[in-house]
This record gives sequence, C-alpha cells and structure tokens, in this order.
Amino acid sequence: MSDTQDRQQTRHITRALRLLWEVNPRHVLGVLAMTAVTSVIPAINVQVTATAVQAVADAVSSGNGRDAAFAAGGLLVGLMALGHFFAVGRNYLETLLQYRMANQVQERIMDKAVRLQLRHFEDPTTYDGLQRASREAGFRPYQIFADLISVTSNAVSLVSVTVVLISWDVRVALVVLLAPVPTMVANLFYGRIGWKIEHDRSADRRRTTYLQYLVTTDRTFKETRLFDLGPLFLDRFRALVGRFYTVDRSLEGRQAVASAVLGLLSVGAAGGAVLFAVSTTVGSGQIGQFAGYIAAITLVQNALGALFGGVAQLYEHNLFLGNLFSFLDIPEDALPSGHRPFPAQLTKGVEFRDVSFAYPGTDTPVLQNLSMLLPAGRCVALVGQNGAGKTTLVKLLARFYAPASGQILIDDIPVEEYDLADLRRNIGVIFQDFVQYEASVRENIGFGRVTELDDIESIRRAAGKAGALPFIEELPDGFDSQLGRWFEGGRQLSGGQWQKVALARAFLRDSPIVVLDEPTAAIDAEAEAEVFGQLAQIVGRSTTLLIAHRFSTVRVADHIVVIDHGKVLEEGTHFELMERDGVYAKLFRLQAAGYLDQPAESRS
Ligand SMILES: Nc1ncnc2c1ncn2[C@@H]1O[C@H](COP(=O)(O)OP(=O)(O)OP(=O)(O)O)[C@@H](O)[C@H]1O
Repeated sequence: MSDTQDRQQTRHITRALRLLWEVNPRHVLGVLAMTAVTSVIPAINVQVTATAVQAVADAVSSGNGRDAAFAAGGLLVGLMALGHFFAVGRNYLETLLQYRMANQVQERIMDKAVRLQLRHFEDPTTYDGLQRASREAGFRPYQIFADLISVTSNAVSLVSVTVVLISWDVRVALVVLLAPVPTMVANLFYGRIGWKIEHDRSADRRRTTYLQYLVTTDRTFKETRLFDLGPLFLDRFRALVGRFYTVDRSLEGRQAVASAVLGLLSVGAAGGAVLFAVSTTVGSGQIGQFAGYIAAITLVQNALGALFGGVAQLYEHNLFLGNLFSFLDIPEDALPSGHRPFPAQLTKGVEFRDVSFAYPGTDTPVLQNLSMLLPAGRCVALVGQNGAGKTTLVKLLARFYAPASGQILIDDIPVEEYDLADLRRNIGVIFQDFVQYEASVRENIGFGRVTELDDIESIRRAAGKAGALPFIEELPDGFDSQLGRWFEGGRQLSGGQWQKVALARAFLRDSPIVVLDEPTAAIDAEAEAEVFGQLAQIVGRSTTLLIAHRFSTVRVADHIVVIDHGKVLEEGTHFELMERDGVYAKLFRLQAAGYLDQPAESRS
C-alpha cells in the first residue's frame, strides 16, 4: 500500500475516534477504564489457576492444607465475578456509545446532503457516494473504536500472559506467539477484496433499492400493477442480488479455505506446546504448572487470534470508513453570497441579459444568448416546447446553477450581489415536480414560510387564494389532517388538490418574485379559471413568471415570451402574437382546435 493510502487510513481512524469523543467523552473514558481492568484479569487468572491447582494437589497428596486450597479457589471465583461485572458495565456503555455514534453519523450525512448543490443531486456519482456512506454509517465508525479497544485489550492480555509463559519456557512462548500470523495475513488480503467488491457494486446496489422502491410504494403502485411490471422488476432485482450472492459466496469460500489451511499451523503449534508441557510436567511433577501451561496456551492462542482478527477488521472497517468520509468531504462549492439585502418590492424587474448555459458535464447548450425582461409587478408567461429551457431559466434565477455567460439582473443588480439566502427566500416557486409532503395540510402549506408554520390565519388565506379551502374544510381534521398514505391516518388527495396545496405554499411566501412552473396542469378548468381570474390579485404586486403549456393559462399574462432551443423566438401580448401569426399563433390555434373539435386551419 502506498504512503498516501497509509496516511489516509490513519486519518480515517483518528477522525472516527474524534467523532466518538465528541459524542460522549465520559462514556469513552469509562469503556477504556473497564477495558484496562478486564485485560489484565486473564494473566492474573493464569497465575491463580496454577496456584489453586498446586494447592489442591498438595492438599490431596499431604492430607492437609485444605484452607490454602479453598483460599486459592475463592480467589478464582472472585476474579470471575470481577471480570463478569466489568464486562457487563463495559457492554452497557459500549451499546450506548454505539447508538449515539450511529445517530450522529446519520445526522452528519443528512446535514451534508442539505448543504450540497443541485448539481450534486443531478449527478449519479453523488448518489453512489451517498449510498456507500449510508451503508457504513450505522456501525463502521463505532466498530473502529471497538476494534482498537479489542486489539489493545488483547495485546495487554497477551503481553501479560506471555510474561508468565516466558518465565516458564521461552521456546514454547515463541512458537505459540508466531503461529497465527499467516491467518492474519489471509484475513487482511480478503478484507481488501471484499471492500473493493462492495465499492464497485454501489451503482448496482442503488439499482436494487430503486427496484424495491418501484414495487413497494403507493406512488408507483397503479402504473406498475396496470402494466404488470411487478414480475419484471422482481426478476431484475433477483438477477442483481443473485449476482451479488455468487460473488460473495466465492469470496467467502476462498477465505474459509485459506483460514482452514493456515489455521492448521496454529493448531499444530498449540499441539506442540501442549506436548512439551506434558513432557516437562512428567519430569518435574509440578501439576499446578501444567494446569497453568494449558490455561496460558489457550489464552495466548485466543488473544492472538482475536488480536490479529481485530487488526484485519480494523483494516477493513477503515477502508469502508473511507466511503463515509469521502462523501462528507465532497466539496460543497458553497456559492459566494453577496451582501445586498433583497428589495421588498421590485422597481425595474428581472432581466436575463444574453444568458448562455450548458449543464455541467455536457456540451449541449440549453440556453443560447437569451435575453428577456420580466417587468416589475407584471406577469410574464413563458411558453415553448418540452426541453426548450424554461425550467432551466428558473434554476439559474434561483442560483442553483450559474450562467456560462451573460447576466441575470434584479432591479439592475446582478443576482450574485444579493444575499443568497435572502434571494431564495424572496422567490416563491412551485416547480412542475413539486413535493407532496407526507405531513399535515398546515405543514404542507406552512413549509412555504417556516416562520409561519403556526400562523393558521396566514395559511388559511393562502389556501383560500389557491382555491384549496373547500376540500381542506371537508377533511376530518381540517388543516391538521395528515396528507398522503405513508403515515397513519393519512388522507390521499387528488392530483389537482395536491397542486392547489402546492400553490397555497407558494402564495404563503408572499414574495416579490413568483414563479409558477406549470401551476395548473392537474387542476380542473373551472378551478384554473378561478385561480387565474384572480391571479393579479393573488400575486399582488409581485413580478410573476408563468410557465405553461396550456394556452388558456398563458392568455392572462401581460406579456408572452416564446422560447425554442434556449433562444427567444418571439414575444408580445396575446393579441400581438396572434396578429403576427408566428409559432405562438400556430400553437394556440392547434390547442383551441383541440378543445373545439375543429380542424385548426378552418379557424384561422
Ligand atoms: N440536470 C440536467 N443535466 C443535463 N441536462 C439537463 C438537466 N436538466 C435538464 N436538462 C436538459 O436541458 C434541456 C432543457 O430542460 P428544461 O427542463 O429547462 O426544459 P423545459 O423547457 O422546462 O421543458 P418542459 O416543458 O418539458 O418542462 C433539456 O434538453 C433537458 O434534457
């Protein structure tokens, strides 16, 4: 392994230990203290065992000395009790530490995810990293500590027992000590292969999770059942986990064979030591020392096995821990935030000036020298075919991405100069793929402005503007009704009702800029007319960007911009664009004809 890797490994260990210390220093110290005591007990045990056996043998052969034999036996019992209490205490503290550590690491993963940028979430490698990190989060970091403790404690036991053993015979001590080395080397070797396999399969692991999601949630149920996709997804899942199993089985098999063969060396060495002890005892007649030998050989074998096993485990956990830390270390590319406070009311408006953009990792320009103005207090509608770049414009406005060239100005000030949090707080958006929170109605709307989560009057007003009040009032617990089907007592809403709730969430923000991306796609015509009839009143003096495919919606806008392949094709009011008889007029007539059941051409 290279020096850099070595250094990284050490860093992972120290980082995991630091994390643990931060979780609860008192518990860490408690575990260490108890471990120190339990580690020297075996050596004392060996000595006391030898003394006790000798005392019993003397008592049997001489007929007196019963008290000494009982005293030595009592000491053995005392040691057992001590070992037992310390083991229980240590186990208790370890379990608590483990729980706290697992929570803490999960929390850090979530906290990290909250601070990443949209581009990270639109990149599959981030998901792989997240997947790897989450898999390790529950137990690996604590395991490092547990391994270190076990390694240290076994080392202490080993040294103390070896001292006893050496005092009896150096040669036996050496044979017993070296025997388990080959097994440890094999474990290290297979540990690394195991890590590599798991690392390389994280995309497939995510696939299995996704397939599970497809067949186990209400969101996907209707379609997967109707299209009879369940068996297909199940087959794909089975194939993937089957492949994992075949690879794992082969690895485990090779590891088992290696351990069995190399383990024979240890057994042979221990056997030799036992025979040696037999021959020495037959010569000296010291029965107590023979008992001590047997206890010591077993102890050394066990402690060495555990020590080397612990080192191999430490190595393996450490490799996996690298996954967790690489996720936590993904550069967040926190956008530089300006300091300018956002204006309460726009005076000029929002201007896209000569904006070009391509998504990271792609060469295809999504926006090409696009310029347009959203005048303050007015409603501009943006229309264009699927993939024309409409939603991308909103992502740039909210600074989820930065334009490759050109500028976005709000009241003539580049967006980068505004305080970032303030900028986002002042844009009320509902995206096409808005979130249906499995939470109460109040929260679903209140999440639009968390400071008003408990302000039921504002929430009610926002619901009223979005036309959501009538159905909310019919729900069993009104605004406190749980929505969705994931949690107990939840009520499922229709697509249109969810959309109204999302609209209410955007209206609650009461922000100077409102962006409605396909806001009424699922709403019935009557409700749509109602919402848009009141749009001017609802958005007040906000500067509004309306993205829509339905032309009935678009007509209410003060100004309409048609974009195609990231460029402005034409713009004007509905009447101007109809008069111009360009793309807009053509698409409008096409839709109108669809409604009226007439050929498009005959109506022009
Ligand atoms: N994260 C991304 N990475 C790479 N390309 C993307 C990404 N998101 C969108 N695109 C591409 O950018 C183009 C514009 O997408 P955008 O979502 O802005 O279109 P839109 O006009 O809003 O479409 P629609 O009317 O279907 O919602 C599309 O070709 C799309 O494939």
